[in-house]
Amino acid sequence: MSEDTKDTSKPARKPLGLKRSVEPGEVKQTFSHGRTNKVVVEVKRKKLVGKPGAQEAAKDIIKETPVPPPAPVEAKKPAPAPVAPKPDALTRQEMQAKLLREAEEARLSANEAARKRDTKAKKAQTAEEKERAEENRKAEEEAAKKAQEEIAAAEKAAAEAADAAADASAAPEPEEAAAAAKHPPARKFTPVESPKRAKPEKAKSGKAERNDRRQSGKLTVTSALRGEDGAARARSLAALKRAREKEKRAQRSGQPREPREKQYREVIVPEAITVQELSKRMGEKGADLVKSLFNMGSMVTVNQTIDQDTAELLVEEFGHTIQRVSASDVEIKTEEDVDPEETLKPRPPVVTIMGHVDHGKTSLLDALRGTDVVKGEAGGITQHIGAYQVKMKNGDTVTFLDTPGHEAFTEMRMRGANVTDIVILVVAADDGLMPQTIEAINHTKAADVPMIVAINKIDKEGADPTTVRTRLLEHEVIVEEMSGDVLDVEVSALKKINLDELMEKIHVQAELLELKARPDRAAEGIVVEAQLDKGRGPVATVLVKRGTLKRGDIFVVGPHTGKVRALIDDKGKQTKEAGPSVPVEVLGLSGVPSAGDKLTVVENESRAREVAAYRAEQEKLQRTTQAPTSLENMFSAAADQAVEFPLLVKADVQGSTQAIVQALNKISNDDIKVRILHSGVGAITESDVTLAAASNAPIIGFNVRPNAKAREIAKRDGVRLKYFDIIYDLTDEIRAEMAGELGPEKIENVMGRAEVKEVFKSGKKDKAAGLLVTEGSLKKGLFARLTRDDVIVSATTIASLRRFKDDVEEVRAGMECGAVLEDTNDIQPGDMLEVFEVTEKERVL
Ligand SMILES: Nc1nc2c(ncn2[C@@H]2O[C@H](COP(=O)(O)OP(=O)(O)OP(=O)(O)O)[C@@H](O)[C@H]2O)c(=O)[nH]1
Repeated sequence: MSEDTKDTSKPARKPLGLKRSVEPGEVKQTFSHGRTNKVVVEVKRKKLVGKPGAQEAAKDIIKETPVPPPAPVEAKKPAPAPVAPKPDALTRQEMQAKLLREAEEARLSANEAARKRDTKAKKAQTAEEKERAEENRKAEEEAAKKAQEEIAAAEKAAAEAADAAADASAAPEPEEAAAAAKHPPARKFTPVESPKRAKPEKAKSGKAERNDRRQSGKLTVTSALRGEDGAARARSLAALKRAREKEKRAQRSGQPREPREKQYREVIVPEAITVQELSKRMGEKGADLVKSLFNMGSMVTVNQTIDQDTAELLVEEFGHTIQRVSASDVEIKTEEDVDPEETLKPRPPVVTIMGHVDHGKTSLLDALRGTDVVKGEAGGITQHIGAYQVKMKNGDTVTFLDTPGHEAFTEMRMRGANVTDIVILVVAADDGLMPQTIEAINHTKAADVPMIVAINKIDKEGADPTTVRTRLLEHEVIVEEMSGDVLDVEVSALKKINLDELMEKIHVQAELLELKARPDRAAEGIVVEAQLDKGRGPVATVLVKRGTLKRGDIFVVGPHTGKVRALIDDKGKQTKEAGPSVPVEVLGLSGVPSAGDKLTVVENESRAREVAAYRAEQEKLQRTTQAPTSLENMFSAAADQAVEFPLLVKADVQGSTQAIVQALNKISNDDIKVRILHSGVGAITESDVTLAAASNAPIIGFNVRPNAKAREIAKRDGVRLKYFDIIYDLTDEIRAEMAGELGPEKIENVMGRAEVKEVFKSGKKDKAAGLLVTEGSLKKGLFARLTRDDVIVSATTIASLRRFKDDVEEVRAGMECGAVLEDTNDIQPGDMLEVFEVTEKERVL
């Protein structure tokens, strides 16, 4: 209460609050709707009736406001007090008394609330302290126990050491040893370890000690839990941090660390490389390379591919040396990588079924697959993956390729994908040898693959296997029965007759071939089929040729890369790996490869990318059929790229078609190439004309004419039809036409040479070259080539020639002149200028 009285008297003259809303000597009046009014109060000691009280009340209100909740509610009440300041003295007194009372009440309740809060906080603190003390005690007990254990262990160790020592005097006292052994782990980390170890005893001495330890932060608990090492480690970490901070600060304050010595490398650069890959190999930033390229005048991004020459400029600019690698260095050389004989293991044969339409290829394959002993076990529905494995009764496995025809077979073979070991030639016994049968025979012979003749449909009436055998002789296929070495078997795919015998023959043939491959190496395979699956992305059926393809393997396939995400066998089951002759569906490709593409597992992704990029580049080159740039014809746009001369050839017989195609290909040179869109036997049809029209190509008819419809379309679309009956006439005319297509030949005659002595400004933007003519003469308007260190900087023309401020037409050798070059300002002293005129000559192919 005494405090309260002090309070009331004290603040009477003290200005309170942050913002002074009421000046001393003023009373704030508050009306309804938030209106206020300030009234200046005259301060007279004598008539000190209501004003000081009012002031005091106002000050009390301000004073109480910061006190949380209850106070403001209470304190607000007095506010209306001065609302009706009546001149009546009695009312004022009452008012003052009321104000004082209310203000006091508000203060009291605020004090009470504060007191309550205090006691609560104190209680919480004591509880916490108790808890912590308890924790510390436990930790200390544990530490003490641990220390005792350690002492015991140390004593034991010391005793043992003492025993082992031959010289008793040299040996330390057991007690000393114990003491020493007690410390080692701690010494390893901190020298202040021992006094702390003594703490368990001291700890019992008093609460003060415990408090000390508690005040040292988490040290007590952590050290009790982790031993002394924890504390030591914490300290060393902090030290480390400080050191780092210091280092950073030093760096920031402009004391750079010793600049790391730049490493100069020998950078291996293939014919095409992305800027990013090059930057990696150079150990430089990609952005720096881009910047440098920009300065050289070429705008490329890091993902773009640059050629070897550009790469060389970059490599040298950064001070490295280049090691150019040719295409063959980048490509994977599977041929050279021969597996040693002792590593080879027998592998199943890969069989392809070929034959004429409807002779029963599909039926036979299905029937053979029906003999698969594993089929039932797997229980899965056979997937169409383009290749299947059939397990024979004798335990042998045979891989069947479901090739779509002999063209595909040959195409794959031409691409070096000779996957087939044995061909089964299906001939229907009732139909005999048909055109496609003969084609299949020729393709098989060309591939030098052994053949087994399956004379099918022997169940059919009119089946005549003997005629088939005899007819085969015409095509130099001599079957066993005709005393030859070609295996043959009469079968019925429909009735499942002699299928076992066929399988047996496959087995015999395979044994003869002694098919082997090394399974324990990085896999190599051939794409048999590939497509873009909606849900699974690019999927390829790969027939493993050697090695074992595993999940997670990184590979390159044609121009694509990949990482084996999943392998699915022909039964639709996920498998972890696939060995030689096993067909599997491979998931995880970056794109869809073509049938016949080789899949090769490589050591890492960058190698895969490199090979894939190289192959993609090669493909692009093939597509664009770029001719080698000829310097002589550099002004001829036609010389930059070989002109294609598309043609369509139709002839009466196959032999003529081939002869014509060969003759036309011979006319091709670096400048112009014949491109045969299509060649075939028979009349010129509508589809021929449509194809020719699409490519704006003429059609050559050799002893053939178009049908009526074709003629009509040709007339409508303006397709040229050319008829011949002598090949020489044909080639002569085509040659002349191709020459016309190329336009006249352009020949350069060098007229003079000059050296750039100095460079000066000409006009606002242009530069002029101060030249000394060294050879021949320079003429205005002539073509000119500016070279710097024998590298062409620009190909231009002479825009103007001057001698002593006079425009001249010609400047001869030995004289100096100024020349402005058309469209170029890249001129430097020391550059050489070569001027020439271009004459045109009719071209002869
Ligand atoms: N009687 C009889 N019919 C057969 C036999 N094998 C196949 N066929 C029938 O011959 C027809 C053609 O058989 P496919 O297996 O489709 O012949 P394919 O050679 O695969 O035909 P393409 O795929 O069109 O080239 C079908 O109607 C079969 O049922 C057989 O051994 N005996």
